[in-house]
Amino acid sequence: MAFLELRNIKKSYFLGQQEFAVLKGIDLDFELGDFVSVLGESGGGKSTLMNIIGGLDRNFEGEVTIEGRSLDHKQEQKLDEYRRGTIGYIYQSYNLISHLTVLENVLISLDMTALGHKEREERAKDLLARVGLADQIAKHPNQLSGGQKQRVAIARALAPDPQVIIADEPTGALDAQNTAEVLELLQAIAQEGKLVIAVTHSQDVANHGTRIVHLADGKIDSDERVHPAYPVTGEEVRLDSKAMPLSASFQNAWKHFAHNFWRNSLIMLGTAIGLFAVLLFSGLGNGVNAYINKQVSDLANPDYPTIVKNVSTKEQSKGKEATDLMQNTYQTMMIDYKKATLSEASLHQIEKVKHVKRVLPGYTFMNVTMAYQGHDVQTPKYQSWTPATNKSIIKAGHAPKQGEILVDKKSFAKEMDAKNWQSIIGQEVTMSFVAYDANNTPIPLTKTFKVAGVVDSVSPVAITNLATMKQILQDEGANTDYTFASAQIDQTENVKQAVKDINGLKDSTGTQNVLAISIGSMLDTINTIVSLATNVLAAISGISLLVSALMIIVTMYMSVSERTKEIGILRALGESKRDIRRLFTSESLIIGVMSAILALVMAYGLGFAMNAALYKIAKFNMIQVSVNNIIFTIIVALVISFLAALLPARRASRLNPIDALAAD
Ligand SMILES: Nc1ncnc2c1ncn2[C@@H]1O[C@H](COP(=O)(O)OP(=O)(O)OP(=O)(O)O)[C@@H](O)[C@H]1O
Repeated sequence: MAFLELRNIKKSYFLGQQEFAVLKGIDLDFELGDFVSVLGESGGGKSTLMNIIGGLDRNFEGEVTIEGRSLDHKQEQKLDEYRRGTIGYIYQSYNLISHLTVLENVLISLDMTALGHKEREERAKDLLARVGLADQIAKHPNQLSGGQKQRVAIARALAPDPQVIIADEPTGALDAQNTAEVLELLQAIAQEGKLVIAVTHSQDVANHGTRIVHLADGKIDSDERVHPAYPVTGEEVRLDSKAMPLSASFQNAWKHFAHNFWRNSLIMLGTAIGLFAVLLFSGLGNGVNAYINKQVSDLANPDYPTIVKNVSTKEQSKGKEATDLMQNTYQTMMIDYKKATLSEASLHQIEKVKHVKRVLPGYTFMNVTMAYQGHDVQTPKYQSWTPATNKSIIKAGHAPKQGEILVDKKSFAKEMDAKNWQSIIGQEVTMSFVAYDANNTPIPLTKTFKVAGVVDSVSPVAITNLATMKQILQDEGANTDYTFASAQIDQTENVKQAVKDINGLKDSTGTQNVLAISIGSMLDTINTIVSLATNVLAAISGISLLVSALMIIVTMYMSVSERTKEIGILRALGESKRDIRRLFTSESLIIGVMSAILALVMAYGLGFAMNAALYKIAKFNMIQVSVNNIIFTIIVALVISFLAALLPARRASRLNPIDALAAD
């Protein structure tokens, strides 16, 4: 049993229906330690035979046996293993990878060995030293002479320690001096106990070998031994080969990405602009939402729904929201005060509703005149301080104690002293408003309070504490029934249900008794609208992502065309279809991740500038990019770049290695 056996190998090419038989039944045995030259006329089928021996061609008849095991050409994976473990290729046109350095060109075939990182580098350097290129390892192939290139190719072929070296016209493009050097190297390889099979046109070259096989008319017409085969000890420890790890695919993709950085940077910029727009709009949506929430929550605590009397009839109330009916209550308050107040019974009823911890009643009076040092200012609302009022509306001073008042910043304090508006604190202001007695007869009231502080709220308001207000009403014989109440709810998540239950309370006639609204429910509506608007904007900017995806697809297709030969080389080295696919998807993913990083930098940069500008106006960071936005952006970038690479990567992986190698 020979080391490598060819049995009845037949191969035809077809042009339409027409068959061109190239190999018509080849039977050959090869042994290790031989340097076999294959001679024959041009077009005689030498390269075709080498592709079959090398496991690149699967489409032939006959059998190839290696160490007694038949090579199943139907099993692609087995062929990949065979190429990376057993075969090393040397070509007439060198077939080096142009964007890689000399060292990297050798390292690439070591990616599929069991060696560690350091050992691989050492082995590559040793081999390059052996072929006389120790001082050229950092150069790129285009910086080498033909002879040097071929020596790199020899080092690369030897790197994974294959048993068979196939050299297809290795000296065809070399001068006499380089030819002699390359032949010496091939001889040395055979002497080490490997099998060298070299295709050549030159008898001189053939004479350097140990055996000459001549091919004519698709058959072997002579097989001559010119030198005894070199002895094979069989004691050498061979390098184990393994499938290409994912990390190696990533590293190789990274090298190509870095090599084409400027072209890639344009694609990244395009993709990043789309991602950036999505990020910015999402951040703006967050900011606007947070701004509105803050503004609204500043008015009232969302855990305290506001409750007023329902003055509408049973029919009017039917199917209406509390917010729609509230207006009616406020209007009634001015013409029939008594009708619009909350009775003790109603307050008890509310107190019993599930999740209500306590009920905090209060007063509201409309159309108040405030006088200070001879100035009169109309304030639309005068109300009592309740725990539901958010303390953050107090911009200076403190919450009102007995006999104290909070005045409005814009409509009052600044009117009195624009620059030094805090100076009003501690001063006395006089309030005039109208209360009502038990018969709804108006009682005009004028009271003087000490200013405890200044509030800044959306609508102008003056606030005293509840006890002060009640005392005034009592002293003047006015109706002391409350006009509104705030219900404290045990937990924020129960607010909605409690509001619903309070609105479900009925009076003795079966009419809805009170109207409850929570700031939370108003916020829900506003937030939904803002989210909708920002999502629409983000989706529109997402269209540019589609364009980015198309750009990546086009670039990847171009890249596949440009790298066809490289794909052939990598396949010949033993890379599988999956490895080739990974090479392209990895590069696209790198572009995606880089784009996302660039988009984040842009969003943060511009967001920062916009926030700085808007802060002057709104006193708020309007662009708030959240961690979720960032994660979403990175995921979108990865998905887009991955999907965009799928088709080009598939095309690359499906290229026939022989056709790919023949590409210009
Ligand atoms: N893909 C192909 N489709 C059709 N015919 C092909 C194909 N590849 C090779 N051939 C034909 O097969 C024959 C053998 O080609 P091959 O390259 O094996 O010859 P060769 O002996 O290596 O020639 P040379 O010494 O000139 O390199 C040639 O006639 C060639 O035209």
